[in-house]
Amino acid sequence: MLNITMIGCGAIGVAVLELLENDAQLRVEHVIASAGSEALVQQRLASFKRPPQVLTALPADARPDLLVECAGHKAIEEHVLPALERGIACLIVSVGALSELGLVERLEAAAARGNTRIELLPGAIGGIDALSAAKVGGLDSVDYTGRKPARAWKNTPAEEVCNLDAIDQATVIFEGSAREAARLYPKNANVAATLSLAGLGLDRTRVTLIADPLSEENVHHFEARGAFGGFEMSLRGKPLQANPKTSALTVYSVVRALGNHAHAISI
Ligand SMILES: NC(=O)C1=CN([C@@H]2O[C@H](COP(=O)(O)OP(=O)(O)OC[C@H]3O[C@@H](n4cnc5c(N)ncnc54)[C@H](O)[C@@H]3O)[C@@H](O)[C@H]2O)C=CC1
Ligand SMILES: O=C([O-])CC(=O)C(=O)O
Repeated sequence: MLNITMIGCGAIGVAVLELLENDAQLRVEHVIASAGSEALVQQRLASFKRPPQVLTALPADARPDLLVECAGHKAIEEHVLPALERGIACLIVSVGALSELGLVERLEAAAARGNTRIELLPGAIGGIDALSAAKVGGLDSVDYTGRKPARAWKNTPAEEVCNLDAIDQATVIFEGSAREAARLYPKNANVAATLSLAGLGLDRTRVTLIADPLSEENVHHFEARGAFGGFEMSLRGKPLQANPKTSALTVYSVVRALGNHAHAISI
């Protein structure tokens, strides 16, 4: 049985816990919530048979087998870096946080000191294995387009580009590098960062973000070209009801990754 600590317990976290509730090999013992939100998180977990303990920091003597981050960019600095220093292996969904200059190097150094590892989860996208293999032979270009319903861009800089309540057709709200996309859209451009880190890097991966009032799906499309040939994929993700910015596949990606640590065969 693997003992897991989960950072953040919002739309992704609760859905992951639901899927793991009867799992014999994976057990989330602790959930780390933002200070002040413990009661709310406890309330979200009230219907669970054996709810995890809700804390605001990992106790000094806790030694989980794995820590999984499902919280947001700030949680990497706050919880993942110190856990790595303590030798705890970490799985991350807020991959866009790694767009901050120097953070990749700091994570690597912390993991080296703790003699442990960091796993960046594919989350809402697929094909990361193929893209990252293609990188070995050399990539020429990677172009990514993220298209989400207009409501998914609420409370983001997209509101300065167009009136999200009034647009009646697909509207480009961002064009630029993956680094800039991840900085401006921390809750909507983690996929852009993941594709970049697997492929051509944050500065050379071209990103287009679209608010589409006619779509009910989070559509992630990318095209890669290089020595290997060419490859394109389109993933039409269903958004989570609890958070329209987030695709359901992200939840399944977390459960798959945790399962791969517990099962004899990983796939
Ligand atoms: N890689 C991918 O494909 C995707 C990654 N994400 C990432 O996952 C994050 C979480 O997504 P959702 O669960 O949908 O968001 P959410 O907003 O529903 O839940 C996040 C929860 O984490 C808590 N939280 C925030 N900062 C925290 C901190 N420093 N320490 C402890 N708890 C903290 C919040 O209070 C909230 O309860 C997003 O912010 C995004 O960075 C989301 C979707 C796809
Ligand atoms: O869940 C999604 O569709 C993707 C997402 O929010 C992100 O890339 O940050």
